[in-house]
Amino acid sequence: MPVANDAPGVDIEGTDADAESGDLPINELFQSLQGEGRLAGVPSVFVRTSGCNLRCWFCDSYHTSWEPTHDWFTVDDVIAAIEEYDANHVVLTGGEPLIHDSSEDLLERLADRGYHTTVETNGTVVPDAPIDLASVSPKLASSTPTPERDPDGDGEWADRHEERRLDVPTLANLVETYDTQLKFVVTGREDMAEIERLVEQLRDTASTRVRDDDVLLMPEGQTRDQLEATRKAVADLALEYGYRYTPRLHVDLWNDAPGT
Ligand SMILES: C[S@@+](CC[C@H](N)C(=O)[O-])C[C@H]1O[C@@H](n2cnc3c(N)ncnc32)[C@H](O)[C@@H]1O
Ligand SMILES: Nc1nc2[nH]cc(C(=O)O)c2c(=O)[nH]1
Ligand code: SF4
Ligand SMILES: [Mg+2]
Repeated sequence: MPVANDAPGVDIEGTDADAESGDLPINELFQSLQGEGRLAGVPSVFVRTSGCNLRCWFCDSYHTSWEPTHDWFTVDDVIAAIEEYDANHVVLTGGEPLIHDSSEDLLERLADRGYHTTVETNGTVVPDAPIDLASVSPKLASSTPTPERDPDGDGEWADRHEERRLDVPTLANLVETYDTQLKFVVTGREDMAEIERLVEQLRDTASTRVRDDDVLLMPEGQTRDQLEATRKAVADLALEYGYRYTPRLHVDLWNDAPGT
């Protein structure tokens, strides 16, 4: 279900404009196959909130981060829209879904109804809510929107993005609280040193184990053509480092069209 654009009141900074109303800014809600990660191929309903606290230059959901658009839904409306589909799996994504307090309410109510929930998150926020799979995608230095890579300006977001993108105690808290996969967007071999360092820091900090199988390398690419150019090198890196590779099935199948 594509939802209305240019609705008023978007909170691009990701503070709690929605906290009082309890509503959620929804960019799109649709059924597809989970395209990424451990559950790739599983039919799922996707709930995409709008607004993000980061600005990755490569963001494949531009209209939830750089130029957010959405319609306001009550949590009841979101549940009703999900129930229209015959699915057991719900993926809450964005934007950054965990900047919205009402995402916690939604996750509680989905758990009460027996849904399996995956949350796609950048790993900067720890919620107080049940989640079956925390699909955490920590943002590497290569994601920073430098002036040369800014899709929307001259690097105005670079410092804020850089300050916020990684916080090891927050990541460790997520890993300890939830069944977690760490899904890194890989732009090239240059990213591997930072991934190795971060995994090591997490192993030193978190009280639960981080297995190599929980670390997934995902090729950067918003289109089929871009992925064609990156995926082989990233698959080779996964083999070399002993981590897992994840495809982006929805890009291969549908070129990441809206609603897929
Ligand atoms: C749009 S984000 C929304 C959730 C959350 N903000 C995050 O970044 O994890 C959903 C997933 O797409 C990934 N992603 C975004 N742009 C991408 C790109 N150009 N290539 C590969 N993965 C990308 C993110 O890293 C994340 O795993
Ligand atoms: N099919 C499909 N799978 C996905 N897995 C994570 C997605 C996301 O944007 O978070 C996504 C998406 O947008 N589409
Ligand atoms: S954190 Fe996620 S939604 Fe936000 S800009 Fe990066 S990829 Fe896009
Ligand atoms: Mg996506």
